[in-house]
Amino acid sequence: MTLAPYAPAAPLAPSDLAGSPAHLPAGAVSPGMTSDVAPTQADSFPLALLLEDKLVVLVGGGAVAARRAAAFAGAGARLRIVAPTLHPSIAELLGPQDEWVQREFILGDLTDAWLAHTATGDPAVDAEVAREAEWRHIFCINAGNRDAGTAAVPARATAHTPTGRVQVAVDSGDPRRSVAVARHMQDELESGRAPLHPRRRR
Ligand SMILES: C[C@@]1(CC(=O)O)c2cc3[nH]c(cc4nc(cc5[nH]c(cc(n2)[C@H]1CCC(=O)O)[C@@](C)(CC(=O)O)[C@@H]5CCC(=O)O)C(CC(=O)O)=C4CCC(=O)O)c(CCC(=O)O)c3CC(=O)O
Ligand SMILES: NC(=O)C1=CN([C@@H]2O[C@H](COP(=O)(O)OP(=O)(O)OC[C@H]3O[C@@H](n4cnc5c(N)ncnc54)[C@H](O)[C@@H]3O)[C@@H](O)[C@H]2O)C=CC1
Repeated sequence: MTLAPYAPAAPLAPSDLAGSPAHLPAGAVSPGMTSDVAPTQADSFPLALLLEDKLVVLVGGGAVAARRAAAFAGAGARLRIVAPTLHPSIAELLGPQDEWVQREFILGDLTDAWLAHTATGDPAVDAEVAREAEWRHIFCINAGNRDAGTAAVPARATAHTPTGRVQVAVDSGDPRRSVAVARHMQDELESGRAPLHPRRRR
């Protein structure tokens, strides 16, 4: 775990977000971004991310970030946590590849990230994180406000089998409803009725 404050490789001033990311060739991205993150009223698209060794930056180190950090680490991601304070369970989770940047978020902290997650409890800070992510064309989960981000963490049901995990993800836009449906799917996976045996010949 790196405790020293992270010095962003490419610190950003707010005005920088008007242009294209400096680390990408000109023309590789659409110019600029809007000042507001567009609400995502349209249906979401479920996707299974293969996060092995990919850097996920989590802004905020509280209870919600702790749950997510464990899930991302479980999927093999590298973690950078940007937060003045850290939930004890996150501290336990961090390995040599991971970083804790012990201060408030500044623009540039998403450098090298494949995915951003913000859970600070401060809508203005969460919006800044979402804005940098949008500028970088990476997805941002906003735990405080789904519609001010570009991705959401589904509720999950998991079957552990001798030939690997089988996962069901539930997304509805209503976290408690998603949790209820995922619990139902978990019961179903554990009922013995689900066709969990492998089918693909390798
Ligand atoms: C948008 C999203 C953001 C994101 O992706 O980060 C989001 C947002 C919000 N959650 C809120 C509340 C709670 N969320 C949970 C639990 C879970 N929330 C999860 C996902 C998501 N939550 C994403 C949408 C997924 C979708 O829409 O389907 C789960 C499924 C997955 C996970 O966290 O890994 C996980 C299940 C873990 C499990 O399986 O057990 C609980 C229960 C608990 O914490 O125990 C409470 C009550 C807490 C309490 O009562 O205080 C509120 C406050 C408003 C409100 O109370 O309604 C917001 C803000 C808002 O709605 O905008
Ligand atoms: N997605 C979900 O399942 C749920 C989401 N929420 C939402 O998630 C958010 C966070 O909730 P908790 O973890 O319980 O909050 P918390 O208050 O426990 O943690 C907040 C964390 O953010 C850090 N922080 C505050 N300002 C910061 C800044 N400027 N830069 C970087 N870090 C900063 C704090 O040091 C702390 O580590 C809230 O918006 C809450 O409404 C709440 C319940 C469930």
